[in-house]
Amino acid sequence: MSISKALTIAGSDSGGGAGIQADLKTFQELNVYGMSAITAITAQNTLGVHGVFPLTAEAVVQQIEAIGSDLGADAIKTGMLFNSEIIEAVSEQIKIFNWSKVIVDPVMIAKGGASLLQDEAVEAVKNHLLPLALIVTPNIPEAEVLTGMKIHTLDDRRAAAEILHSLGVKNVVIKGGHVENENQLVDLLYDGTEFSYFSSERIETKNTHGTGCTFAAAITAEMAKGNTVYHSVETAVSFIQEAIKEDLEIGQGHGPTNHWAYQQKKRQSLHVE
Ligand SMILES: Nc1ncnc2c1ncn2[C@@H]1O[C@H](COP(=O)(O)OP(=O)(O)OP(=O)(O)O)[C@@H](O)[C@H]1O
Ligand SMILES: Cc1ncc(CO)c(N)n1
Repeated sequence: MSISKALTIAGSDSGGGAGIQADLKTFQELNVYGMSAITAITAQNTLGVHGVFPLTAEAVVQQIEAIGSDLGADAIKTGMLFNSEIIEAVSEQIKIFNWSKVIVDPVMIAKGGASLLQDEAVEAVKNHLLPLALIVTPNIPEAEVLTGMKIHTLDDRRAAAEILHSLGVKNVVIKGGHVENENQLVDLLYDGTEFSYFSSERIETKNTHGTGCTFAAAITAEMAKGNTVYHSVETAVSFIQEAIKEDLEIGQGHGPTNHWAYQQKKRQSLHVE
């Protein structure tokens, strides 16, 4: 049996809904063997981020080396990288191991407002990481920071995607979760030539902790299995929609999504047929 493997390089969310924990749960649900290199430990729950403890770049490098020199990885996802030392070290490792399926989720700010990326590190993301990336998945505020432009309309989003593509990343997905007052949310994919649009009904819920991590992890898992970028984004949209629809009412604040909902629905539809 051939086993597809994915590595997440990201922060730990003690609450289990975002970060490394969301990534590993998503890889598992999509039948991909998950591995992790932790960049920072957060003390976090559904109410917010209560503490951030970054690891040294050396600790991050050793974890990646341990994986790269033995298990190998078919696709890599980066999430919270926190500072420019870690970003530069991770970029160097991606080059050393010649990893090409690199999915960059440019995590900057948690939903409660806590900073997960130092301001000075934005340039390092643009200069070191994006040129190595196959796919970048910013939400609208992250795309604004990376491009320096304000995004209000779909035209603005297309323009931002073109700017991001010019930084060297081959495919740009600008997520629509942050668009207000609209019933349809649109995630946009730009491959340097064509724009594709993935539209979903907005689900009314406060339990959206970790949606971005889960979405990018699902793309990574599908890429690890050898699927196309388009197919991987399409599956990730379905995965996150089910996970938000069947949200988990746990914790007192913004609860996590349901990482097993997508497979559960698939199993149920098989039983019905
Ligand atoms: N209320 C919602 N209803 C339906 N889909 C949603 C909703 N909120 C987010 N999504 C979808 O979830 C995915 C993640 O989008 P979003 O813009 O929320 O990411 P994010 O802000 O990076 O998340 P986070 O930083 O909290 O992890 C996208 O596919 C988006 O369309
Ligand atoms: C560790 C971590 N990574 C990413 C996010 C963004 O959702 C978060 N809240 N926590």
